Amino acid sequence: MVALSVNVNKIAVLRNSRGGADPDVVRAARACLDAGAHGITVHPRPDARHIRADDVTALAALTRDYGVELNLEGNPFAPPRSGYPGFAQLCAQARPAQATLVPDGDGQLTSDHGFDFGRDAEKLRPRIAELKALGCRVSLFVDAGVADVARAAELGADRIELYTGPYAEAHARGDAAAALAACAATARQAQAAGLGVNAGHDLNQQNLREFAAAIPNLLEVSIGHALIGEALYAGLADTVKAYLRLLKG
Ligand SMILES: CC(=O)[C@@H](O)[C@H](O)COP(=O)(O)O
Ligand SMILES: NCC(=O)COP(=O)(O)O
Repeated sequence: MVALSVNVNKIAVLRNSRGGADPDVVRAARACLDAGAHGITVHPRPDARHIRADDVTALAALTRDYGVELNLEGNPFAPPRSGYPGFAQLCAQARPAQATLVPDGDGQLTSDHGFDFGRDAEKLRPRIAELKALGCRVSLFVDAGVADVARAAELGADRIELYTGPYAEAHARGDAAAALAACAATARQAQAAGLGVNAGHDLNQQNLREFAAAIPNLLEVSIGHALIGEALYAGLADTVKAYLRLLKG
């Protein structure tokens, strides 16, 4: 079975919008794990817009208690700043099972591209070594069709994560075949080089099954934005009924 790692960034978005403690990121993560999710993913960003360093510490403790994986995502080149100690420092504190390196720039709305090995390879090599020395499995975020995906293995990475945003967009338009074929081809090239294959971004209940069926030996998907949104629809009716019961005379 493909592992499902639930990304709980969006719970922190909601919490931070009021500045308090609710909704509680750890409680939400626990609910995901109690429901059978295989792991938890977070992508703390340098501007601390959602997940903060203290969330990472708390989620590391939770996932350790449950005996499941924490997947920590981030840009290894983003400099530390107030409230963000830097990706390697976060990994040193939390010791996530998996560190997924993502080349996001500052102020990016969300992740929208993977590494370019022609440009980034030699910078990545020492960062990967540093994370491996901490005991983390290292995964690199890549676009489907990236040139020379085998380079990730030569740099010391264990896995790639396929950026599935373009596939999700194509699926929503009703013409996913080419995007899916590009993902499958990159997955095969990565596997031939000894890399494991993860995937994520904008996967949802409409596009997931077709994706998982087309990618050979897919190991893990990380899903957040759609899953948390869908959970609101799934839970709203019961929650409204609970409030109405409270208001009954
Ligand atoms: C790396 C990746 O694919 C992203 O989906 C990311 O984890 C989402 O980050 P935001 O929740 O900040 O959009
Ligand atoms: N790595 C992808 C991820 O963690 C979740 O992406 P999304 O489902 O929030 O788009």
